[in-house]
Amino acid sequence: MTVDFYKYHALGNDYIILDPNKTALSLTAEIIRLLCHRHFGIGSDGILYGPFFQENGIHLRILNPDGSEAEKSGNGIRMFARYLFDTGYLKDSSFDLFTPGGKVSVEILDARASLIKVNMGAATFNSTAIPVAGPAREVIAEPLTVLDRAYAITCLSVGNPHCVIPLPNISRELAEQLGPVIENHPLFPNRINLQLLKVLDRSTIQIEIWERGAGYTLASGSSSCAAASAAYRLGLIDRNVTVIMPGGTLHIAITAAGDIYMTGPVTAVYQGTLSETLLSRS
Ligand SMILES: N[C@@H](CCC[C@H](N)C(=O)O)C(=O)O
Repeated sequence: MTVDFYKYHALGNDYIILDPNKTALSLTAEIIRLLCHRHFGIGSDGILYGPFFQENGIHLRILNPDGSEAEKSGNGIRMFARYLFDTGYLKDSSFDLFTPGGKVSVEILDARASLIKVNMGAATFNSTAIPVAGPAREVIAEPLTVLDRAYAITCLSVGNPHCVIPLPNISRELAEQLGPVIENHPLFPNRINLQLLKVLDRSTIQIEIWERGAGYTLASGSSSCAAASAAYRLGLIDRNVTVIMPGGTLHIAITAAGDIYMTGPVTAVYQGTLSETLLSRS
């Protein structure tokens, strides 16, 4: 069986795209882990599996490198839109896409589909929706002690779950220390993505990210939406913000109705064919 794949990145957050219309590969957790492995496989922060054509439109599945499935991925949605454009699936520059975390609206902003804007929907801080254990409440600046230090966490779902911690100083090292503990904390029954947030001014924030099921990443679209939404809810920023990440910047705009618009680049990296030997060994 020949398995062709595509590789894209968005600000250094890299994904493999596997198209079920072009390959019959069955994506077990073991195969997902192998393909995403940076030494034994192709290497990536996840797999975008689609398009699946259903009556209501185009559907996408998002798979984390540990074999788990995510409800949404902001960078993933932009990369997948670019793939649909590059491979001739798209007729229009605007379309809706369905993810397990909800419908998003995509707008391709340039002729080469290298800049893409997405309406990611609205954020909820409701603990039941995120989910966060304990009584139903909005999780805003709640105390949580991690590795003997007290933090104020704000949690929300933008389709997938996020925990945002505002701090005066952030670093990759701190994200890598806190990330695994918070991701797997009993407070979060579905685990959680973590953003360390530094507010630079009312229209600029900086984040370090630990992604659920993926670990430390250079950028994340849903994390940018979550960090901006949390910062806005905490009164720290205005509605339009530039999010600076180690891999580059995204623009996030939160409308009066609550919709979160994310605008940012996508880069095509390469196309390839998997070795049959690789697959027969897994
Ligand atoms: N990189 C993504 C987020 C991917 C999903 C995440 N790891 C999760 O499990 O929710 C993005 O750009 O949003």
